[in-house]
Amino acid sequence: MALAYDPLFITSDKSSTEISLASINLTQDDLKRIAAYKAVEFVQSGMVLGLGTGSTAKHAVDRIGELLRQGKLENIVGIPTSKKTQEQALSLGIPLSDLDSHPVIDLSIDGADEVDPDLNLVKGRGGSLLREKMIEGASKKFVVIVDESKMVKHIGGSRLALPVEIVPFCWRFTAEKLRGLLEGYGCEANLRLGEKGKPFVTDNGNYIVDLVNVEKDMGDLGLVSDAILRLPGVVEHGMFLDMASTVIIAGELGVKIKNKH
Ligand SMILES: O=C[C@H](O)[C@H](O)[C@H](O)COP(=O)(O)O
Repeated sequence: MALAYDPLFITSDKSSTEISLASINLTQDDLKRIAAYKAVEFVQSGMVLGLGTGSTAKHAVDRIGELLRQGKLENIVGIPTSKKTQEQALSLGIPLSDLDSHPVIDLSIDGADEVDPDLNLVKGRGGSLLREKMIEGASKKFVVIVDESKMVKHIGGSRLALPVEIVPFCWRFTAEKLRGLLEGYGCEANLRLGEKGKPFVTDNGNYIVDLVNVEKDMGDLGLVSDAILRLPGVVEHGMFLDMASTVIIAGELGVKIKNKH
């Protein structure tokens, strides 16, 4: 769908931008596209790019493909964070590589499920958290793109569904350990299901346990992160602490760009 509003007209590079969009009828997908197009303004020819996964990141990958096709970008190398993004990028003719060949990435662009005021994130509702964390953790700059519905006071608050990637071996054992670890927060640990009620399987052949119904904020997120990662059977979790350089937030009333202090 063509936008009545062209996101490329948002050109401010200040830390906070207020542009009134109130008179324009925007869908949530329009907002995701606006944030994504703004992020792609950071992309320069010759860069190694981390390509995110999800409905918001998809717009950024599309835009990069479009700029390459138009000859406005050259010599880009993309490092996809999932098989799905890999397929999308290949279909757009974006040259691809991996972390083995490119251990340092210039810029990654990706969506998020929750963003707190300190730019800590929850990611992984699409199941791609492990590759995302590896690739975005290897990036000099990590730009997060969200619509305003993703902004929360505390990640791990009452809206939490924190995904944790675990090995399939004795997954009930690991899920129960996770539930026990966060019991004080009223936490349930639910195996994520995919098609036909079978366990959802990640690109890495693992399962996902969603930690849900946490009733209050989890306090020191670093401590919670360490405790989860110490459990045998856990591969990675979806808290991305202190990783984002910039968050671009598209909302009904405008676009805000928040930079890490
Ligand atoms: O595993 C999925 C990723 O972490 C996504 O970036 C995240 O879930 C946000 O996805 P969306 O842009 O579709 O809301």
